[in-house]
Amino acid sequence: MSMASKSMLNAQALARSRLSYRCYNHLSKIHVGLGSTPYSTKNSKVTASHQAHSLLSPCKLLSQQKATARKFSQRSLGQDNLLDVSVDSSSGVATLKMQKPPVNSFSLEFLTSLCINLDKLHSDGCRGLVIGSSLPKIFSAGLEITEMYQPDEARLREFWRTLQEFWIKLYGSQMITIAAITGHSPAGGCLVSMCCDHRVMADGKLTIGLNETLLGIVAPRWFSDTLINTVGHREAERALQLGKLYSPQEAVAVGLVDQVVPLESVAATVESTMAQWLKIPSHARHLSKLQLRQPTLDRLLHTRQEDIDNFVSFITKESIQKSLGMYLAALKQRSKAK
Ligand SMILES: CCCCCCCCCCC/C=C/C(=O)SCCNC(=O)CCNC(=O)[C@H](O)C(C)(C)COP(=O)(O)OP(=O)(O)OC[C@H]1O[C@@H](n2cnc3c(N)ncnc32)[C@H](O)[C@@H]1OP(=O)(O)O
Repeated sequence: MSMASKSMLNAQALARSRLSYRCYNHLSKIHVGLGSTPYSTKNSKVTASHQAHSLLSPCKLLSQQKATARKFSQRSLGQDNLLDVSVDSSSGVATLKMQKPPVNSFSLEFLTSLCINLDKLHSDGCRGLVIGSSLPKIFSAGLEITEMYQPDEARLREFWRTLQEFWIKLYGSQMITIAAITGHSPAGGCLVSMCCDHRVMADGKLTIGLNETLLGIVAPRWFSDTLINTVGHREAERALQLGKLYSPQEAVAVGLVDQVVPLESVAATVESTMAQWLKIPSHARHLSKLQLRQPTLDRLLHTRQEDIDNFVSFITKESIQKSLGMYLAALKQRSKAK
């Protein structure tokens, strides 16, 4: 494919992604306006159509949104392509399962969808959120490497801005957040797990950690801050430099995860942990969380544009592109050899 057509495709994807975000904003207003009751059915599916498939005129868009909002207020929307979100009406606990085969890698569209859902669940007054995966043996392989390899700069900037957005929303979330780590969780996957208040990991041949150095790249400051806040400074120093991928037993030993249980017990363990956390007065719990996390959040909030500029300038260096290209090729080779 020529560079020009790649650029065109990227621009179209970016426009779609922006549009889907705008659609959601309208949609949530309409939803509230209709006076629908959150949690109207037990375990109702709560999914938004995150991928706008075509660029519609404003009128058509609005009528489509209204129709969608009507459906939403009654019961639910259909299955989202990338996420499976359900809410338990009695407890107000949402379960968000990532389902982006083959490895739940975070592309721009996927991150946008995650942001939209976090906002939605928060505005619906959900008290708890379980983040898990529908894919066997995979929590998330982290960032979609092809977003960073031979990128279109405008899309690359949007990609990083959306990742920042997702991290800010999740790390400071008012909801009780629990990660159900039933599969591998390298790099960005580990970051998402660390943003949660509690991590339950399945035992077995799985790994978790910030392995960026193995790709020849550097985890940015807010990734390493999140790790330091989770495992402490000394362990983070070692882990970041070595790009350490921990086994579940190693991870629990250093506090990277809180519990390791057999795969079949993950759901029950998450449920009983959530029940414990739900007993704590919500306001006091959230303020306590923010007391500890706000300085870390502020550090990025005060430097977002600079962080995007640093990321773009770093990733587009020839030497970094070469490392990413080699890493991608090795991944593909390994996958083909299976
Ligand atoms: C000076 C300071 C400035 C700082 C500026 C910032 C610098 C940049 C910071 C960037 C931070 C980056 C964060 C990241 O998250 S990078 C991504 C890191 N992820 C990984 O290394 C994981 C790679 N994947 C794996 O190890 C395995 O896939 C995994 C263990 C997760 C699963 O193994 P499994 O055997 O089940 O699956 P396969 O390996 O066969 O993979 C299946 C297909 O998926 C493709 N794949 C895998 N991971 C990714 C990915 N992250 N992105 C894109 N594609 C991925 C893989 O190639 C296979 O594809 P094919 O079937 O087509 O071959």
